[in-house]
Amino acid sequence: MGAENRRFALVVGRFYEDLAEKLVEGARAELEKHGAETVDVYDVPGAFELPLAAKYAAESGRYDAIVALGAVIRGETSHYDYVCGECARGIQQVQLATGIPVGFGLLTVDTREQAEARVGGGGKRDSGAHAAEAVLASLKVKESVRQQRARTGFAPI
Ligand SMILES: Nc1c(NC[C@H](O)[C@H](O)[C@H](O)CO)[nH]c(=O)[nH]c1=O
Ligand SMILES: CC(=O)[C@@H](O)COP(=O)(O)O
Repeated sequence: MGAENRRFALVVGRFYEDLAEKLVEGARAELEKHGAETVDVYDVPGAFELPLAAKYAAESGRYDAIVALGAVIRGETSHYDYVCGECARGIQQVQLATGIPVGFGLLTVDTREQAEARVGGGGKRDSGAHAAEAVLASLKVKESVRQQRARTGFAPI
């Protein structure tokens, strides 16, 4: 699905600024490749704040989809588990509650090297781009269901 005439918000946890920026680059490139009209960026301190930022953007009525981006690197304590878990849970809650797709572009890794390998640039993965791809796919499903309902009055099971 193209993203023509579509508006997107990137909500970005800036705890690791260099990693965050690479994730933003990957997500933005993917959305613009598909013709996105708007890609707005909203920064928060870390992953724990991403769900609330996504909620603000989703409820604004301005965006067709949102991509949440950030990186959590495990430390010595259980803090990692809470940050990652609450971020994932919160993001899922926002998209299910609002019907606005929210891509999960959060790196949850044990080492910086693992993170570096997942931010594009020829590494293992471009998690920012993948999260953007995911919301485009969700928007395609949403549009298909809408069209089916318009044609038949019923959405496919
Ligand atoms: N350790 C990491 C954090 N921790 C900060 C929290 O996300 C949050 O901003 C703080 O607890 C204040 O509410 N955040 C990351 O994004 N990545 C980390 O590795
Ligand atoms: C993932 C984190 O919150 C982490 O940076 C915290 O480090 P630590 O568990 O060593 O306090």
